[in-house]
Amino acid sequence: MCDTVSIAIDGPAAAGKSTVARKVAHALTYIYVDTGAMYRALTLKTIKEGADLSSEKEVLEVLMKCDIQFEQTDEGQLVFVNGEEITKEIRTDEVTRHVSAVSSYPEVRIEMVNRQQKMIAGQNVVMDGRDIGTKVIPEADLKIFMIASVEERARRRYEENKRSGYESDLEVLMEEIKRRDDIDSTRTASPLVKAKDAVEVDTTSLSIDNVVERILDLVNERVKTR
Ligand SMILES: Nc1ncnc2c1ncn2[C@@H]1O[C@H](COP(=O)(O)OP(=O)(O)OP(=O)(O)O)[C@@H](O)[C@H]1O
Ligand SMILES: Nc1ccn([C@@H]2O[C@H](COP(=O)(O)O)[C@@H](O)[C@H]2O)c(=O)n1
Repeated sequence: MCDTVSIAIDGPAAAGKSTVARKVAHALTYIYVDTGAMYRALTLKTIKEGADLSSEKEVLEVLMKCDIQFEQTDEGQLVFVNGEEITKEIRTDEVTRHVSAVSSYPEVRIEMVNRQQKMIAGQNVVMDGRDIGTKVIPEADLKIFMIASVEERARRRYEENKRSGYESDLEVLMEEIKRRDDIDSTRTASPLVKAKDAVEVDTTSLSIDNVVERILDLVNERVKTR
């Protein structure tokens, strides 16, 4: 019998997965793993090395040379590739534009899923992404499929950018979110889908704290903490 607890949070772009996952992990003193950051790190590294983003072989070669690590700090999670800190760089528009194509490559996904499973072995974890409940932890104790209307998700990103001192266009953000969701949910290799046993949480009209509370209630109701 497995004696650790795992909570899988999947859903479309900007639904609030990472914000909520981090808080839930903190409340439960579990580790938190942001798998999107791993695909972003690979995309950044591929761009920096001048490798061909449209070649699965070249992207995979880059991945095999990348050691991706996380470090939890009071200010949030830091992301490193081969010892270099790239936390902010992986959030640029250029990386966001290319990440869904990079993460659609089947061989890349096999390697990433393998690394993610090793990373969480023997640990209580909250993990977020697109295929956590379906591929990475199909046996997860609790699976959440987090959604929100595309208008609300774009509005949240717009506000987030504004807080960071960066003006953006709401319509452009909405189109970018739709494009990424479309690629992520129509790719052949582990597309974004709701796992059969996942609980859908629509966050459109919920505050961050409301969503965290809802998930902690679900943990209390459904997960036998060991
Ligand atoms: N329930 C909520 N109410 C209001 N704002 C929220 C809510 N949840 C998240 N946010 C805000 O929405 C933005 C997007 O959230 P977050 O980055 O957690 O989404 P995500 O699903 O992890 O996105 P991605 O998959 O693109 O990384 C952030 O600015 C966050 O603070
Ligand atoms: N498990 C995952 C996680 C992410 N992706 C891909 O990465 C992109 C960026 O993810 P964010 O959560 O940081 O927005 C995402 O759009 C997917 O293309 C994935 O495939 N599987």
